[in-house]
Amino acid sequence: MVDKKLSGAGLRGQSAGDTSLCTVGKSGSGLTYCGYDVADLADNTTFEEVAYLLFNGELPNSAQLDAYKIELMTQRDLPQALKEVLQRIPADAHPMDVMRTGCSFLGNLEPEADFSEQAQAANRLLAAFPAIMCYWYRFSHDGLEIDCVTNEDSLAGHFLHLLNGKAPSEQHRRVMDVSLILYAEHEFNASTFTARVCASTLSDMYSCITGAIGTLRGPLHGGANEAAMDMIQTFSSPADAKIQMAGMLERKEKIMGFGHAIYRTSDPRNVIIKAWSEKLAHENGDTSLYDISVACEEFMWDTKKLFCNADFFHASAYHFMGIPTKLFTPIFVCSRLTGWAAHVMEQRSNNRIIRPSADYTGSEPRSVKPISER
Ligand SMILES: CC(=O)SCCNC(=O)CCNC(=O)[C@H](O)C(C)(C)COP(=O)(O)OP(=O)(O)OC[C@H]1O[C@@H](n2cnc3c(N)ncnc32)[C@H](O)[C@@H]1OP(=O)(O)O
Ligand SMILES: O=C([O-])CC(=O)C(=O)O
Repeated sequence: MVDKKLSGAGLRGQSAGDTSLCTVGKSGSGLTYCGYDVADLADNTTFEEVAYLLFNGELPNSAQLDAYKIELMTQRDLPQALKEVLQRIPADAHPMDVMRTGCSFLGNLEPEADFSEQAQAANRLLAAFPAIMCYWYRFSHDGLEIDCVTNEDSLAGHFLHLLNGKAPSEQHRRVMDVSLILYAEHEFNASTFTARVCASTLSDMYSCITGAIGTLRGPLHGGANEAAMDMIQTFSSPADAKIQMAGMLERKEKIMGFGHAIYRTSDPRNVIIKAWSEKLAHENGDTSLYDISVACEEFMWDTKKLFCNADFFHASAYHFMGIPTKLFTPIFVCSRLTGWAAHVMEQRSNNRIIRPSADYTGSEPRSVKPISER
């Protein structure tokens, strides 16, 4: 058995290109979008403003924001052919597979004919993703063919309204909006890098986003929020959480929602979503799951100096809003689409095909023996 070679593995610490969209682990809280600190954006903007920022490089003024919101609102409905495809996907499918198929199928119906349509394609996906997720979910789980259009003027409100069939509370709208802001962009993470590699071949927007969804699905990346939820639900109390986590570490299991490839001591998104999780727990009148989550955080820091990443307190926050666990990562898709699409556009604006080299570790040159001698 060869020892695992970590140094340099996973391209860690190597620059793979330029971006003007985001910094991770640099100054301020450590995360900025187009120069704005993520905490500032979470406090003072809405997700639609952040989407506009990522696509245009500047925050919108009121007239620009109003026009952008109307543009998105008018593109929310799904074509009948896509609804029929979604109806055929079984209830036990993983919703990330539904998102991947929904994105890819929409690309068949409304292809990006050339790059002049890139913003249109990105906005169409942004507007349609909540309906792709909720139309399938409500049809496969409740037997309902929901109306994919609501009068909610934000994507956050629209998603919650589609999911529950009624207008959400202001508090839930705001928490979802903040969550979408926090998840929107994160430099050259694995799914964004996938999108950029695909873009670098001059492929279309739908292919880039479909590939990115597949990459986000894994539990080491976006899938960690639902994996974290599955884990904390098995803990009966803060003390039990500590005992069970000790066992997991002993068995060398990965604890989902902890650690990060770039951040070393904290993830700036955690403090923000953690505060909302606490507020929601109090609003619901039951803080037990929040208390367990805090115990996990303390234990991991005390024993391994590992900290919560963006995904950990998203689990309890989404749970407190009544969102089914398996929809957690698809919500991440609805948000990160903005970062992915912005990176596709940036890659296209100064493109060279992404094609790194490998260090060869295989056999010395040899000749093929006739099959009878092998
Ligand atoms: C939105 C996001 O995508 S944030 C990331 C979401 N992913 C998760 O929460 C999954 C759990 N976390 C992890 O698996 C990792 O921390 C990653 C994938 C995020 C980063 O991986 P790396 O860059 O290799 O981490 P790093 O170099 O800091 O860690 C090295 C060692 O620390 C330990 N470690 C890191 N994270 C964890 C964890 N969550 N649980 C247990 N041990 C861990 C491991 O021993 C790891 O070495 P090994 O995998 O070779 O055994
Ligand atoms: O940057 C990463 O590697 C993962 C991450 O936190 C994100 O994509 O939001």
